[in-house]
Amino acid sequence: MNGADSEVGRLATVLLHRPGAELKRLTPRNNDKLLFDSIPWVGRAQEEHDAFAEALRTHGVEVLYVAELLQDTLEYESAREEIIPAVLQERQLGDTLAALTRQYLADLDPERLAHALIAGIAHEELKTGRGLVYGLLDRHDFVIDPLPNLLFTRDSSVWIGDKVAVTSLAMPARARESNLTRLIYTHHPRFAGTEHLYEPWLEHVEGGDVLLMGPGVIAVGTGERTTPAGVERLCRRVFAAGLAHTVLAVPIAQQRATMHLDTICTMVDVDTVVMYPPVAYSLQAYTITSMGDGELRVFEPRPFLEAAAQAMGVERVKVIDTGLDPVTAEREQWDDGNNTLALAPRVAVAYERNVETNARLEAAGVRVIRIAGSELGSGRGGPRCMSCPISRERLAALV
Ligand SMILES: NC(=[NH2+])NCCC[C@H](N)C(=O)O
Repeated sequence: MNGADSEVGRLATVLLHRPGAELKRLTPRNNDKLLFDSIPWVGRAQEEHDAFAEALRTHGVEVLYVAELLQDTLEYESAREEIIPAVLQERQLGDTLAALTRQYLADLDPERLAHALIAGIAHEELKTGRGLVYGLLDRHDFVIDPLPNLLFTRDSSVWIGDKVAVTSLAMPARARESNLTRLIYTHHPRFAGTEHLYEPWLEHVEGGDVLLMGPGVIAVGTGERTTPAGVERLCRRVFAAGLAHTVLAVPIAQQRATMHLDTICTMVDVDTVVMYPPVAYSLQAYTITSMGDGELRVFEPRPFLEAAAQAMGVERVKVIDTGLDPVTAEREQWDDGNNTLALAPRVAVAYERNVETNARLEAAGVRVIRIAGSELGSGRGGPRCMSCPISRERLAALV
């Protein structure tokens, strides 16, 4: 059954995106705007990604790929008719270029269309290009922007219970990603009947901020990406659907190093998190519950770990406080040491480079499956960011 009620129930199916041509579009002139810190060596990034996928398969996880699902989806005329107008930035392109681009896309077969929707269309690729806008478009500009951050499938959709929340991404460079995930979840037969809990046009919410702490309890980071208004809307939706009794809104610093809650905290067991030491005990949370009738009850902020323990009904949330010296901690946090992907309780995938953090995880009894990420990491995302769990064994069923 699709869906999840925790971060750690045995992972059955996951959605990944193998990086491809969209990464080859990155240049020193556009990488900041496209949210990459450097220019990755694409071939090596693909090898690293393949090894990541293989490690998941070895552990019994079914791996689905965005590009394949998208291509299947684009076999349906209704899906093509929906997505083509949605990706044209008409106000930027103007009527002439928009019409030419629409025709170009309409003529592509599903495989090529999927490719164009992900890798974008460069100026010189549009052989039919003409008119004022096309003429004045910089050679280095795109008619349709590439989506290099599609690699981080965590952010563009998140499964909560048996429903999928297609998110609303805050950065313009990523906004189109959730058009693609929404299209897949709406039209692909594999997801027929799936109810959507959230939509891309609502207030900003990104999946990297959403942590399913345990059945009925969801923590949502609010900072650079997810807005307080987004948390409020998500609360209403999950409460109305009976998917949670408590949401914890967790303010995080609005900066790149902590762009999502999962850059500083992920779960490695039903009651255990790995957390960045400088914030572990200072992070606060607003506990939010439902008053019925759509109204929310918002409690005064208190320490996140205390609020979480209370909501989860455990005495305390255990912290693998990596206990590192401040410089190592800061380096490993930046390199996504805190961004682990649990495959089951106490089994987690982590970047091999975070030597100290991994040693602390192991000392605490967590089995660490190490993957290389020298190139993958240049987009600032780790194993959790690069994966969207579609199905995890439910914890609620186990109690
Ligand atoms: N869940 C995450 N931490 N995702 C990381 C996303 C990184 C991506 N370059 C961005 O800036 O959006």
